[in-house]
Amino acid sequence: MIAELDSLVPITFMHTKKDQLFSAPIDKLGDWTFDEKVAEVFPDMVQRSVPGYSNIISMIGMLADRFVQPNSMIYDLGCSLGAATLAIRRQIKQDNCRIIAVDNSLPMVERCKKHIDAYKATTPVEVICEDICNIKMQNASMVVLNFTLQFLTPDNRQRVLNNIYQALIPNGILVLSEKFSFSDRTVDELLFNMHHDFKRANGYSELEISQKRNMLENVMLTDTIETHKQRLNNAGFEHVDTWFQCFNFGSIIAIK
Ligand SMILES: C[S@@+](CC[C@H](N)C(=O)[O-])C[C@H]1O[C@@H](n2cnc3c(N)ncnc32)[C@H](O)[C@@H]1O
Ligand SMILES: O=C(O)C(=O)C[C@]1(C(=O)O)C=C[C@@H](O)C=C1
Repeated sequence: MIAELDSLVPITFMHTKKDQLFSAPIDKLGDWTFDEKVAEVFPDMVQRSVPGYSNIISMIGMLADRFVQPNSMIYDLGCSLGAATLAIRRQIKQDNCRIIAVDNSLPMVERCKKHIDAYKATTPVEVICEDICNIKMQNASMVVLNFTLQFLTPDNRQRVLNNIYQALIPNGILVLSEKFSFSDRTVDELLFNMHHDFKRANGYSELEISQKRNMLENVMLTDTIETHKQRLNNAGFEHVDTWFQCFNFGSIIAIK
């Protein structure tokens, strides 16, 4: 089943370098940024760090097959190297659609453009280097926030969700994937620790895990599933639920 789904998506990025960014001790750990070094190893990093990542990407393609409407726009917000965009574009059978992929990291955007150009398809893709808080969206049948909202300030999170709701057409869908926290402390600790087990099993050392965690601490603030659902309801969405979860990572759909 999973192998079949994986074959739906071209995650075979051109240069997949192993993530060893944090394998040696770093003197001054700054805040996390999606810089050149991260962009270079991102396919390996995200695959070994996010439980269920490739399944979520494949299934975003399946959701595109169901939800993308003719003559509409698709937005991939925080697109990184374009994995979700590629999965969506492969599945679109509708005429006159356009995908807008947005990221505010120039190293990501430059690589993303190369990945998009490496595959032939009819649906045009525009890759834009911009903060997702500043972009104007309209006539959207599908919007993807695949592990992006967690990097925004809480105020901006609600603002972006409001904009997305306004931009969606009837029966349009938002896919919101995030790292979650849990209000039950026992569950929160268990799923947090199991995520670290997952990273260890994927070859990360204790040093790599702890240095990356310190760098992410101030810039990636996680919310509970309840908080996400409340924000989506506040934005106007009535049909909201979790469709995927593995440990403390998961994905929510919100339909207009
Ligand atoms: C974890 S990655 C997303 C992974 C990607 N969506 C995928 O499916 O492979 C988060 C991305 O969001 C981008 N990002 C973070 N904050 C942003 C913002 N305010 N505007 C645009 N992009 C942002 C980062 O540059 C990074 O590439
Ligand atoms: O918590 C972690 O260790 C993570 O790596 C999470 C996470 C994410 O969820 O976006 C953070 C940064 C990287 O881009 C990949 C994954």
